Amino acid sequence: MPSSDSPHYTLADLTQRHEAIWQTYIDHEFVRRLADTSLPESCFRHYLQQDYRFLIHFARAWGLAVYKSPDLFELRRAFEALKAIVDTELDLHVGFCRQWGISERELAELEEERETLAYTRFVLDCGHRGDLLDLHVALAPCLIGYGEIATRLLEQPTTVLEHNPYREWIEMYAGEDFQSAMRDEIEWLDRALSDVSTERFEQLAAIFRDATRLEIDFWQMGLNAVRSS
Ligand SMILES: Cc1ncc(C[n+]2csc(CCO)c2C)c(N)n1
Repeated sequence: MPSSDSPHYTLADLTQRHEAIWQTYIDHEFVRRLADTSLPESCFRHYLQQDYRFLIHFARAWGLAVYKSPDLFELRRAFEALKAIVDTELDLHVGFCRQWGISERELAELEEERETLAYTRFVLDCGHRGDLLDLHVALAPCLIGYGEIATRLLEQPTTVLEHNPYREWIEMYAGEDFQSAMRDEIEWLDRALSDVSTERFEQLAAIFRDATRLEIDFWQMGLNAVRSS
């Protein structure tokens, strides 16, 4: 635990500050059922559809990070993240959805669920009201959580990989491209958090907690869709 004189916070302090909520997100029933293959496919399909909308707003959030960047180093970093989503990740997602029988037209026309709306607009609001660090902290549960979830799923013996329809999804987030992006982000956050005051840390921890709660709601939205698609 950081001392009050020179706290020198890190990302680990953020996850530990709201440990129970973090664990609920990382070990959500949706995740456990992806791993043991008992997740109904309709739930995953609904999740993928809403995740398309999520990724579009996520790209907008990196666009906002471009705008909020105070120097060329940060500007380049945010711009590269925006480019990666727009040029690569959204295409990959559309291709992945196609494999699951969801057409691009369907994706373009689908109605946004309240959980998607709440989460994505919350992130954008944090960025609008605050500075680049507020925005990165709002994005952190998404970036850091999925990396942690996927590596845990691959490590734990209860995960079924053979004939698991969700295997490609697990392996994508456990893969080197994604994991190295996650490590970069942890490094960025550790550096930025190292000199914040205790009061500022508490503000950031509240953002992190709320974004994590909205990730939990996003999983739950997928689970609730058991009969809807
Ligand atoms: C609800 C939801 N939360 C997190 C992710 C994971 N994710 C989406 S974009 C991105 C970073 C890549 O630049 C990551 C980790 C997701 N797909 N859906």
